[in-house]
Amino acid sequence: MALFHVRMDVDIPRDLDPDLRAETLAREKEYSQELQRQGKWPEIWRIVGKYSNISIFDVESADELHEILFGLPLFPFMNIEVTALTRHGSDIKE
Ligand SMILES: O=C(O)C[C@H]1C=CC(=O)O1
Repeated sequence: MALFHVRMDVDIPRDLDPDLRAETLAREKEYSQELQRQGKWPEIWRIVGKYSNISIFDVESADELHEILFGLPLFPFMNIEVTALTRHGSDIKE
């Protein structure tokens, strides 16, 4: 198991065809929600005032995360920042 904190900043060009925009957003939502149902994307939070999110991914490896992120329908329109996480030594959870 590997946990990652991921920030996604979305920047869709203003002149993108509206139908393509709507279709890409619908595919993105379905893709994201399927990964949430699988438990691989357990947290997704909107950053207030930005077209950005902070997410937690719970995956097998960095390779798996890379494949997931690369497969995002909005990937061509995103800047993505990944931080690998490990349990803090002072955490009282088992
Ligand atoms: O809206 C976003 O933050 C981008 C993206 C991530 C999941 C999703 O459904 O859309």
